[in-house]
Parts: sequence; C-alpha cells; structure tokens
Amino acid sequence: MHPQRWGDPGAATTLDESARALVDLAFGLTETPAVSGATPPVTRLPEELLAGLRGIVGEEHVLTDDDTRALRTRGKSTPDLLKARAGDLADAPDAVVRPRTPAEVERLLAFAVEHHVAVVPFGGGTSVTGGLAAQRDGYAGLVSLDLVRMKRLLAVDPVSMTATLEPGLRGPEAEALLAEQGLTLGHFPQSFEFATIGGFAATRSSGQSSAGYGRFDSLVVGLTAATPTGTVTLGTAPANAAGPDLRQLLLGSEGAFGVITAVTVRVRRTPAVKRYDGWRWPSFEAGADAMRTLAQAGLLPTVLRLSDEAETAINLADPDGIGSESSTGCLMIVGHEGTAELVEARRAAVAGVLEGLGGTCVGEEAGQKWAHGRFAAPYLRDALLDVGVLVETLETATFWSNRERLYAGVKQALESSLEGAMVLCHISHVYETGCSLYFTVAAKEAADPLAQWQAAKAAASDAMVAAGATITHHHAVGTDHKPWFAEEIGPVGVRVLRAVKAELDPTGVLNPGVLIP
Ligand SMILES: Cc1cc2nc3c(=O)[nH]c(=O)nc-3n(C[C@H](O)[C@H](O)[C@H](O)COP(=O)(O)OP(=O)(O)OC[C@H]3O[C@@H](n4cnc5c(N)ncnc54)[C@H](O)[C@@H]3O)c2cc1C
Repeated sequence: MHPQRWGDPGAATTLDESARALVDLAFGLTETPAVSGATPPVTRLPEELLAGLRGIVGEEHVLTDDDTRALRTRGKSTPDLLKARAGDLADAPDAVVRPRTPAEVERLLAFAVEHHVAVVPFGGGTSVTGGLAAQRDGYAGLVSLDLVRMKRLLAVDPVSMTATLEPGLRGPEAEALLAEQGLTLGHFPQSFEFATIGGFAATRSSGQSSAGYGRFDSLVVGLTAATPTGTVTLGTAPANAAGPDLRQLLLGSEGAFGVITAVTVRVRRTPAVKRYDGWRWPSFEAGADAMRTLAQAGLLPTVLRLSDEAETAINLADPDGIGSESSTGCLMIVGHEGTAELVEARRAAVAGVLEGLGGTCVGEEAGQKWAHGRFAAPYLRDALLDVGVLVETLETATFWSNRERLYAGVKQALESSLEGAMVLCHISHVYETGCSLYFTVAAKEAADPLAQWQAAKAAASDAMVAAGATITHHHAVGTDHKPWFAEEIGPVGVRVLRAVKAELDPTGVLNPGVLIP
C-alpha cells in the first residue's frame, strides 16, 4: 500500500489530457503535490517494553522503522490522505507488532494491559472512518497489532459449506485459497484488494455483490476473538435461540472489544457464469422503484446498483458521451452469477420485471465496463487530489419509504456546504425493506481542505440523522461517526456498549477512542 495514496504504488495514476480538460472546466486545476520525506515522531516505547514485545513475537516481528510505522498510520479516508499528503504522521504507532498465532495475540494483550500500552488491531488499513486513529494520551505507547502473518485457511466443511479463515487474509488471498476448493466467499467491497477478513468482520463490511451473497456479517457463522479478559469462541450451530446472538457483539466491534483471530464463513460454489448487464431508467426514482420491486419479489440478482442522473453522466464522461443521449437517465447494473441454467433463468425473470417497469436493457457492454473498472476508482481520487480537487465518499441507509427524503437532504447538505460541489449518488445495496445510498462528492479544494471537508461531512451527517437514517450502512463508526452514532443508539445503547467495553477491556487498551461514544 502507498503511504500517501490508495493501493498499489505501481498502479498510481494521473489524469490524462481529456480528463484534465474536464476537471479544469469543472473546478480548475491547481497542482497540489504531496509532501515528500516526512517521518513519524520518534518511537515513545521504552526499550524494555520493546524487548518484552520481542519476547512474545520474535525479534524480527517488532518493527520500529519509519517506513513501516508510516504505513500503519491511520486509514484511507480523504482526511487520512490529506494528512498524509501534508506530511502529518502524528498518529504513527510507536511499533508495529506482527503475531503469528492466537496464543501470541493473547500474550500481547496481556502485556499491553500490564504495561498500559494502547493496541490498534490492523488488517488492511483501509478504514475510512478513523478506525485506526486511536488515542494515545495517557498510555505508555501505542502499537499497531498487524495481523499480516495470520493468513491461513484453517478449515473447510464442504458438506455444511463453511470455511474458517484467519483474519489477516486479504480479499484476493482468501478467494484464491477458497478457489482451490471450488468455493467463493463472494465478498467484493471496493477495497477488496487490500482489506482483510478480520477487517470485514470488525467493520460489518458490505460488498458490491451483497444482493446475491449477503453483507459480511450475514456470511459469518462463527468467530474467535481474543480479549484482554479472555478468549471467546462463538457459533456452534447455523442458528440458535441461546440468548442474544453474541457474535453480533463482536461483529462491528472495530477492535474495541477484542482481536478477531478466526472467522467461520458461509461459502458458495465458484460461479460458472457471471453476466452483468446495463439497464437504463428515465429517472432515479423509476430505477429505485424497480429495485424495490425486485427485492420484494424475491428476485434479487447477485449485483444490483443504480446511479443517479449526475453519476450516470459522469461515468459516461468521455468526449463522445457528454451531452449525448447516452449520458441521460440513470444507469443500473444488474449482475447474475451461478450455474449457466440458473443465471439464464434468473436473468430472464429479472428482465421480464424490469422491462415491465419501463427499464431498457443496454446490454452487457455497460455491465462489463463496470465489472472491469470496479476496483479502479479509488486511484482516481489521488489523481484528483494531485490537482487540488477534494473527493470523498459517504454512505447511509434507510427504508424505502424514506429514500427520497434522505437523498434530497444529504445532497442539499453537501451542495450548500461545499461551494461548486459535484454530488453524485448511487444505490449500492438493496434489501426488501430499504437500501443504502452512497454519495461521491467533488469540490475545488479550499485553503484548508481538511476543515472544508469536516464541515461538509458534519452537515451531511446531520442531514442523515435529521432524515432518520443510519450514520453508516457499511463503513463503520471509527472515530469520525461517534457523535452521530451516539444519537442513533441513544443513551441506553451507549451505556450497554460501555458496559461491554468495561467487561472485555477494563483498562481500555484496545483501540482507545474508537467506536465507543
Ligand atoms: C477505496 C475504498 C473503498 C472501500 N469500499 C468499501 C466497500 O465497498 N464496502 C465496505 O464495506 N467498506 C469499504 N471500504 C471501507 C473498508 O475497506 C472496510 O471497512 C474494510 O472492512 C476494512 O478492512 P481492513 O482489513 O482494511 O481493516 P482496517 O482498516 O485495518 O481496520 C478497520 C477497523 O477494524 C479493526 N480491525 C481490523 N482487523 C481486526 C481484527 N482482526 N480484529 C479486531 N479488529 C480489527 C481496526 O482496528 C479498525 O478499527 C472502502 C475503503 C476504501 C479506502
């Protein structure tokens, strides 16, 4: 991962001439290069504590060099990138510690409690909500507990169709191991290439194929987590009535309750066929109604997403597409995966419904184009930051009956707090009862882009709460969403979370300041 950009440093990109011209037209171009040569603050952990950590995981797995610590500083939200680009590495961990086994994780937690060292579990480092920016004041130091060495496929049960995975496996690594057995997890968030199994569970992630495979928390049938007060293993049956489902307490716990050391997930057979089609709708509303109809008819495809008019126009923003008929309306991507027979049958059934509702199939090219570029967009954000254009995304969810109000409220909040902003939206995840709205915002950077974005984000978050929606459908709480999260779950909910934290992590060494309001 690049320390100041998204993804593979080798894949870093710049805007080509036509894209530069478009951006110039919309926002103007201001070359804004990232600061180079910044170094993190000197490690504050005393030598005897570093020696203690080495005694647990081995000499070579306690790293204090600047490059490694810089790479484990914060996540990949636009505010994180702005800070990294400005050379601000103030949140760098004092050391990066890489355990190999659950037993080592348990010993590290005991050591952290004994010496009051803050611990930040680190998966892929793709958090976009400040989930890796723990507080350090009052602690002897802060270590990044990097799960990169815990990468095994521990078990496969081909009869029950489950697999048990270690937390440090990145999306492609997990898929490759499962593919050897003819299986897939089917979890493809846009951060798929870098995010990990443990991170997916800790944030209750949702992938682009959630309509077909389910969001990550719905895939988890069991897990093991090491906490400062002991290890908990949950999930002895596909379903149970044995009290509240404690798995749900660890899913989404964002490293504040424990370190997830194994996850058992439901798996599916590798699909023989994948077909993605584009569908065009006269309006966002018509497309959204069609999504609802599919969901409520039990006809959800594997992939289902709908761009609003603005996002549709931008996605087709090539010199030929702009202003032409093809850039009007709203583009929906409808993907089917499975056996050839199943895909054809479902594709025909879904097409019948969509045609009946006024949709027009524009064929596989648009679908393939989306599938091909599905992981590329984050690289474009860096190229835009390079020319002084602020780009960030945010997401929320609500019930169908409230969708239009939420859409209008968040869009208006963003447009009125960011002068000249371009606000794009798509429906990214669909349920029988509602959907998730995913916004992308671009605006010319102000003199202080961080403050500029924080004000816009607060306005958008206020609009979500005012509309009665959730503060996050899949990006999690981290540090950024805490004030709105507290409002969402109410004072009793906050007290329950604090009580669980006090029980599992009584000295508060795990991810201080993250998640718990
Ligand atoms: C470009 C981009 C696209 C994204 N697209 C999506 C998307 O489509 N869908 C989606 O859901 N999210 C998306 N995200 C957000 C992010 O990728 C997810 O939240 C992901 O699940 C985080 O996984 P990670 O392994 O990177 O976790 P990290 O970022 O390393 O950690 C996230 C949080 O979980 C904790 N944690 C990590 N591992 C463990 C563990 N083993 N035990 C306990 N706590 C742990 C960390 O301490 C932190 O609080 C995107 C982010 C980016 C930057």
